[in-house]
Amino acid sequence: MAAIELEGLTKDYGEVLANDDVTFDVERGEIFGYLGPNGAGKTTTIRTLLGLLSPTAGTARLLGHDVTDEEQLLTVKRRLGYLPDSPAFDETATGRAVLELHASIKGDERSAELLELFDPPLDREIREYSRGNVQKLGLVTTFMHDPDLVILDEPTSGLDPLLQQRFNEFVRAERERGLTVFFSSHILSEVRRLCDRVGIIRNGRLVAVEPVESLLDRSGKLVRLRTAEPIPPAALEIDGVHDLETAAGPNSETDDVPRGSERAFTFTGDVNVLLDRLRESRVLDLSIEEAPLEDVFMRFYGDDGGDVGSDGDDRVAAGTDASGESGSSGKGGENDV
Ligand SMILES: Nc1ncnc2c1ncn2[C@@H]1O[C@H](COP(=O)(O)OP(=O)(O)OP(=O)(O)O)[C@@H](O)[C@H]1O
Repeated sequence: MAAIELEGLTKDYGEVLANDDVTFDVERGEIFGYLGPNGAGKTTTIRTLLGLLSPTAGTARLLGHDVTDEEQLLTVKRRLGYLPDSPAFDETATGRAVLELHASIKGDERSAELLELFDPPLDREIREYSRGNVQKLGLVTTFMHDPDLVILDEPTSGLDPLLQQRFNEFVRAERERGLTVFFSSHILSEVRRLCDRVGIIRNGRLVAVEPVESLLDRSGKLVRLRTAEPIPPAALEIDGVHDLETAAGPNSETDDVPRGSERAFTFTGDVNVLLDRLRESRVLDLSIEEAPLEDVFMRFYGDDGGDVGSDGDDRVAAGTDASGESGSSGKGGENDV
């Protein structure tokens, strides 16, 4: 049995179909990233999984329990950790009081260890907390009862780079212990570092579910090439060369006759074929890197819509929301204990 099972999940707000027939499973022990731009429907899926929203149609199961059944939901919540996108703790309570409340409801197996890692100021009242401190406290409350499954909505928003890294290391170590992690994110570098698989949601519809590696493989490599002499155009007329760009190289001596040249392109073909073709040129520099995940993302959301058959009206600046702040989408902060 998978840790999370979604079957035909649909949430219709009237004006907006926030989730439209969303179906996928998250296997036990995997880290699954749920990606999409603001308003794509990520939080709607998450809130449905938590039993905070009832679906218009479809089913959602956590660790085999139907989340629309109150009793089953209560049972599974003991094994679940949840970090909302805006944790809303009691403003007048201190961090310590918040932890005590969580401990009394869900238990406390490991707050001491988590406090060493994330270190929120426990003696301060929540109203004095910065966004980052709220997030740190949220991480402690999410993991302190040692859950089997965690659902995290934009977990690193507000954390500084050092803490983001600490969080990534922590989650990887938890996976080794068998934890299942489902998290939504805009931060593509984080997704790339952490996830086994990703689901991509666009306009409420799931457009891809696949391993991060295959997503990157499909998107090809970014090749940069510098040669002593301009490469004859025919040399790069091979399968898999896309978006070929030319620039005069640093060897250019005159405006009209560049002696060398630089070329950059995306390559989805066989690298050996490419290297064969380059044998006739004097190559000064060659780099072959993975395409940025941002480019991959743009294939789903960009002008051409890539393999999702875009209707082209909802472009996003993928990956630009490095602040991790999610936009407003009509949902208040909630904190589930
Ligand atoms: N309570 C609500 N009533 C009506 N529409 C809503 C409600 N909550 C969300 N929506 C709409 O549903 C769509 C999906 O919103 P959702 O919050 O699930 O997206 P998201 O991917 O989580 O976005 P973000 O990254 O900004 O948090 C959006 O168009 C949003 O405006």
